[in-house]
Amino acid sequence: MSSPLPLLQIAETDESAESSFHELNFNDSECDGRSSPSGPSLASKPHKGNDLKWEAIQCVKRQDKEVGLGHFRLLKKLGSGDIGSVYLSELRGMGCLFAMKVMDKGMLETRKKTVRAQTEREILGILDHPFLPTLYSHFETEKFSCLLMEFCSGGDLHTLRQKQPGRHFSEQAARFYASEVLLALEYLHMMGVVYRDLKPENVLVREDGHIMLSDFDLSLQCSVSPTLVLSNTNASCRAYCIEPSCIVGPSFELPVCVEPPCLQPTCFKPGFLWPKEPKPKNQRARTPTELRPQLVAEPTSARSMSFVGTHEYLAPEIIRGDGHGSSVDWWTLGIFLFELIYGRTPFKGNGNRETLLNVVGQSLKFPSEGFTVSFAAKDLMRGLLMKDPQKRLGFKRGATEIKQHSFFDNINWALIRSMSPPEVPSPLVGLECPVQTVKPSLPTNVIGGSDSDRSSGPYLEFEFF
Ligand SMILES: Nc1ncnc2c1ncn2[C@@H]1O[C@H](COP(=O)(O)OP(=O)(O)OP(=O)(O)O)[C@@H](O)[C@H]1O
Repeated sequence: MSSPLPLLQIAETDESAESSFHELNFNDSECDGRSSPSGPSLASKPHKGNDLKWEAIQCVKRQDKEVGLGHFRLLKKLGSGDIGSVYLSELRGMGCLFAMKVMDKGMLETRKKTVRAQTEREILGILDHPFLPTLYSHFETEKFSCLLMEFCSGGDLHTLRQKQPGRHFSEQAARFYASEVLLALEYLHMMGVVYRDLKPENVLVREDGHIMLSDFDLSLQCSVSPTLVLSNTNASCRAYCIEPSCIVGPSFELPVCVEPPCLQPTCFKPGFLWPKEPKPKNQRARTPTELRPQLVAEPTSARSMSFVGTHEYLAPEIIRGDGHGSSVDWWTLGIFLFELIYGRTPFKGNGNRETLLNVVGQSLKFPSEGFTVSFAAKDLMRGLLMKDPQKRLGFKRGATEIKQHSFFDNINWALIRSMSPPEVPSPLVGLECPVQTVKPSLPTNVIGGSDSDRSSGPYLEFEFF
């Protein structure tokens, strides 16, 4: 890279800065969450009522009006993605840990990623689910846009899989992770979000061993308007669906490194919108006893023409450019389950072009040796990996249909948070501080989050991207 790398300066042990704003303390009457338990921000995330980290951030907001970079110590770089880097951060004076995604606004602008960053922020802002990240705060400095999220200490499922015997999970462990991912996807669909980027790398493990889906910059947001329809295909299992009212796509960019010219042109024939699922004709004529309604509040017919995702996980309809909807998430769930159980994805070829051609044209095969996998697991993968999205499990009735598959027979969906996870990460002991370059410099007054302000104290300075 020829352009100079932007530098972010962070305080190492910045006592002066720390003393220049209030010590955060729940005993402080202003910061006593119990005295104002239902502020407007709490109301938007009702499940955060007992979350001390949420309360600590509300406390900062009440005291200092807004949250800024100066309220945190950045302890460690957790990783970098396409649009930013994520740091383990500590809320000063409170000891609460967060994951802070820091994006260089100039870079976002130059690389035309501003819309992606905005999509991610908007989606994170509406989430309130145990298997999805909580956005504690968003703030901007002169140079950076920062998202403050929950920190997952257990790493990601890709890394965890590599540590398993044979580099694959047992079927039981795979069932646990697939169940939690399924619930997260169901919630996202109900919120009008098609995730589109499921892969083990994006499934993080919380400190209690349960999962958290991360990375929403490739997701599609669409509006879900409650329209009751009755699925007619399975007489014993009819469903009411709430369908989205319109089709929305964030952009038509190609976020993965797929060059359409390097593929056979026929794979990219012009897309078209699928016809809407016909509504049942004689709905009124049915007697109430015939109906076993299940609420499926998912955007089952939202369509986007964007070409997004990771090659081995791309659904055939995305590769063909046919337009795609929430069923792409059921395809990726099938690939995800396959990878957890067999330690590899089913359509991987020699290079991206071959992988994409395999996804579209090669039939699904299960490894014949070295694995003992149940019929139910294979049957579920077959159902999810139907190349025709309309025949795919979940197309008609969303997650409900998948949850009823025999692979999940032993799952108590309502009590899934009480299930014992296959692995619980060991508690964090003494965080080493592997921030790259230690370089004492002029002090920075980081309060308010200005990148250029200065105060006193030793600093760590490190390359940002
Ligand atoms: N909440 C979190 N807790 C712990 N680690 C996280 C958290 N969020 C992200 N990470 C780590 O930071 C890395 C970068 O995450 P980020 O979401 O920015 O990018 P990404 O997943 O690589 O995807 P993309 O390139 O699409 O942005 C991840 O690979 C993950 O290891």
